[in-house]
Amino acid sequence: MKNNIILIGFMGSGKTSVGIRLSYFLKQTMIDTDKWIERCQQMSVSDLFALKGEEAFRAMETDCLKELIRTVDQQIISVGGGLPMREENHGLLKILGKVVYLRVTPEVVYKRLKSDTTRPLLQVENPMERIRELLGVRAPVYEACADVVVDVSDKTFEQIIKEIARAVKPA
Ligand SMILES: Nc1ncnc2c1ncn2[C@@H]1O[C@H](COP(=O)(O)OP(=O)(O)O)[C@@H](O)[C@H]1O
Ligand SMILES: O=C(O)C1=C[C@@H](OP(=O)(O)O)[C@@H](O)[C@H](O)C1
Ligand SMILES: [Mg+2]
Repeated sequence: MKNNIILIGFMGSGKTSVGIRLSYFLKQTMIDTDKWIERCQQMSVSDLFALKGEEAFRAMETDCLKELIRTVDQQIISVGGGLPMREENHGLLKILGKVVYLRVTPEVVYKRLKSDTTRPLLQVENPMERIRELLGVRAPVYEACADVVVDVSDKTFEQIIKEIARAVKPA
């Protein structure tokens, strides 16, 4: 097993923004799988969904994990919210490092993302319904993949980062 910290969780749980702050706090480099894919493909996640389709994007996520296993250690890695839903990725996440699940309520997701246009899966008539539906299916999978669970709904970035740093510190 490698020694990275991997942040998983639903859209809007804060994986990307917590990852950036955690990387400053722990003085470790940070990689976001969405950003990595966007750079490789020279296209936004929204355009990838629209032009190549979700399945193609999911395959890119798995390729990205394999590449990170080959090339990365001692880093913070934030992943897209749907990445843990592919069973093939579970073993890859385990190899990559310690998996931290940022657990969030549907109400907080809605509040944070209601004006956001960059999450293709939430561009629907009733985003709250979609959030509840997706989170219902995904939450047990996130729990099963996680080494550490952090409730983030009513916490500041500082509280979350300190909690993660404490939880992943070697004994
Ligand atoms: N703990 C928090 N407190 C306040 N705002 C937050 C918190 N976590 C995330 N956010 C905000 O929610 C939005 C989504 O965060 P982001 O890091 O993109 O989530 P994810 O990568 O999990 O989809 C951003 O505007 C971010 O600033
Ligand atoms: O939950 C999902 O299926 C997705 C989450 C997004 O990342 P964030 O979780 O960082 O928003 C991005 O990968 C894509 O829009 C699909
Ligand atoms: Mg993100």
